[in-house]
Amino acid sequence: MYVVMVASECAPVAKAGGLGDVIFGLSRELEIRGHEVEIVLPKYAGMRHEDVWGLTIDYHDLWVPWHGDAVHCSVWFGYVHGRKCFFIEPHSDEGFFDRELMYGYADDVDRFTFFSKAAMEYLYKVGKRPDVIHCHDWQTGLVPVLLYEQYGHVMPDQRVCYTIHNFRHQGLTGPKELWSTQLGRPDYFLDRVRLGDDHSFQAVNLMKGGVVYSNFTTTVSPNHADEARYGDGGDGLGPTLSTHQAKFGGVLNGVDYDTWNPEIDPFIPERYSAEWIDGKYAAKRRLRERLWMRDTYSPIVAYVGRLDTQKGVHLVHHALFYALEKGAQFVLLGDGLDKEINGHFRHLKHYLNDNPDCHLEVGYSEELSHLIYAGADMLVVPSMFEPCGLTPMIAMRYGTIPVVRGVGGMVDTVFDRDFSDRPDWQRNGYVFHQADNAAVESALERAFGLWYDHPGEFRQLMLNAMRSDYSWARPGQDYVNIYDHIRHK
Ligand SMILES: Nc1ncnc2c1ncn2[C@@H]1O[C@H](COP(=O)(O)OP(=O)(O)O[C@H]2O[C@H](CO)[C@@H](O)[C@H](O)[C@H]2O)[C@@H](O)[C@H]1O
Repeated sequence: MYVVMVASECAPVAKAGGLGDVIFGLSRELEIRGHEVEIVLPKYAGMRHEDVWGLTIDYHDLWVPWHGDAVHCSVWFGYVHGRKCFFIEPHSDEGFFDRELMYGYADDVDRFTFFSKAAMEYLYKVGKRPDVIHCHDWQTGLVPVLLYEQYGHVMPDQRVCYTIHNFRHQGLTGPKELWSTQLGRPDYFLDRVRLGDDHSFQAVNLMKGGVVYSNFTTTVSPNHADEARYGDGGDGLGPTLSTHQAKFGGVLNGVDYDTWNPEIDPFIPERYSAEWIDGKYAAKRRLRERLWMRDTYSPIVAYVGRLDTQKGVHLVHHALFYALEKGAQFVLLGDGLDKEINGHFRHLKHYLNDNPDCHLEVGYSEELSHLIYAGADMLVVPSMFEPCGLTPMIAMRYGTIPVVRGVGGMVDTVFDRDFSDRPDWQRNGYVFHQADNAAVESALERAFGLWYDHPGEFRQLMLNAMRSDYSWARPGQDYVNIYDHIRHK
């Protein structure tokens, strides 16, 4: 099968969070299974050029229709750790991708609407006719709309799988984007059976367009699929998902064990595995050295992730002080687009600067994240909602015990040591349910208790976590089944 991924991220060349991991990991898995995969991305000025091999211009003169005119683009090709990636570079006055960050600009909707249009125009012009186009999140929700409304006559056999990684951001905009992409016809598209938002009058909802027009829509865990359809996890899209229930489902993400694996990880001091775990203690020592923390007999609790209300940052804050109060150490690596939240953690960093038991790194570092996953004892993930939650899955591979709130995909992956109904060998972490300080404390207290008083049992829990299998093998097969299903309909 020939699959083209159209996405705003791909790890590690252009990664802001978990979406990037999924694009890379799923593409790799599909290739291992013998399918041909190409990835179409924006050419961000700030992308990590050192992760692209052989970057050259593949197509010089792509003219993308835009606002009754056309924008000149170049399309670059390069390998990202073996994956075939095409980068679209528009030469327009707006400098859509010629900026420091990937997201966070007032014209984000314009930028990614343009990208969706450019990706379709590129496929059309160069004659690429994939069996399946797989697009992701609001940024590329317009891709199936454009395919069926504009390119259908030249690409009649192409099918679209659309994956939602985060319902919180749906790409709400005015009818302007209908004109810029030359879809026009606001009365037709603003109808609620198409792109018309159910809650904001006269608003175009790009994510809704993705759901309505795709041949199949997934979100990134079975539990979150239920939350989105039956609860408020769909942020208003629940009724649309119910209308399209026959083509909606949850597929749990995988973790790319070629990237996240203590047996081969180049960023940790000694390799280790469930059979030979001593290297984990070397990583703990290295982490303390690197972050100027003292060497003491205590567990290290970590947080790695975007700093966003989604992640329960008020509970991260509380977990930090609770851990310190209990004699544990705390490490944080995170950044985000919200100036207030970033500012709060910068302020905390300053306040705790001389404390030898904690370190806060407000920024982004792929390399440091590996050392933290390996060197910490526990990873706290107190999210308000979490469609999948890759960080606990990654942590488990490194024998770091997840302490998570039981929401979204974390219900499908983390099983409480004390209260799960799973057999003992499948229990791999701690789960709490309420979104308050007492709930976080109770879970951390149980984890600390085991670490201090029953180290042998804590070690067993680590081994259970390391042996939990969250590779791409199963989800890879699930996506192949979905692709097959929509191709033959
Ligand atoms: N400051 C930093 N420095 C270095 N690395 C950092 C970092 N901040 C985050 N990361 C990395 O980014 C990834 C984040 O994974 P998450 O599952 O938390 O995804 P996220 O919430 O971004 O995306 C959404 O998409 C993913 C994928 O579908 C879902 O798992 C998730 O629930 C949903 O919210 C991990 O690889 C983590 O190590």
